[in-house]
Amino acid sequence: MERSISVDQVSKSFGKKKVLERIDLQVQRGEIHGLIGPSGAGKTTLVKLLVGMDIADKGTVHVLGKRMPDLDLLQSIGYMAQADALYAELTGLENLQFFASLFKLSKAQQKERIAYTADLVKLANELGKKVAAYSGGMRRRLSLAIALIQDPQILILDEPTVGIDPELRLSIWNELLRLKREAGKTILVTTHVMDEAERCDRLAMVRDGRILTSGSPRELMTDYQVSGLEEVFLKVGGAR
Ligand SMILES: Nc1ncnc2c1ncn2[C@@H]1O[C@H](COP(=O)(O)OP(=O)(O)OP(=O)(O)O)[C@@H](O)[C@H]1O
Repeated sequence: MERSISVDQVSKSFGKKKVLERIDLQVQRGEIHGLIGPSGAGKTTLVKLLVGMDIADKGTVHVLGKRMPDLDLLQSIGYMAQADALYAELTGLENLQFFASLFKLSKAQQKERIAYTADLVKLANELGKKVAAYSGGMRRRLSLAIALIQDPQILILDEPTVGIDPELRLSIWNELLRLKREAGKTILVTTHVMDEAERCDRLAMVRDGRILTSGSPRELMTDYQVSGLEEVFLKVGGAR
């Protein structure tokens, strides 16, 4: 199977603190891969290396066969950060227009992608409002729309559903599954939530900068002889 993301023996420290230690991670094209782990485990640090926002001290990160960081890959990677990077004084529509203009899209494609992504996150009727007046959940939804704006091959989503109500969370997950199934997108998602982890094709459980275990949810539950992912996590030492 074709690899979309390959992380090989990656380590990263901030000052004296080792945040990632000899991480190996492979994500195949067209799968949803979850990174699950407690706060401070190193998930966001790893995600930043994947999108080229930071550089590993040791080891290599390849995305679509290219060594990161690589500016040419920005078109191919949709990134939703944990902290929303939005222009609060602009409207939702103006934010989408601005981000759409950064990519190689014709005016007609920009319009079509803005309409599609706004509809997807159920913000079509709120686009005229300034982002300053958006709720936390609305900002997350707008950030997700922006991550999708250029129709990237790979989506990297750092806790995309935090602050989003259960109904919309479900509809976003259904759409992620559809994007995988129908458009063959590769999706890497970080989460704290076990029921989201269950929807992933493969999972890596992270703690203290190391991958404790990885596999499909079914493989993990079989290997550890338990009936839920939470128990796998507890068994491998994920509990604090
Ligand atoms: N720029 C930085 N400078 C110093 N320390 C940092 C920096 N970025 C992250 N860290 C530290 O690295 C560790 C891992 O942080 P990271 O944000 O990757 O964890 P996380 O698993 O994403 O947690 P959360 O789920 O809360 O987002 C933490 O101890 C954090 O304080």
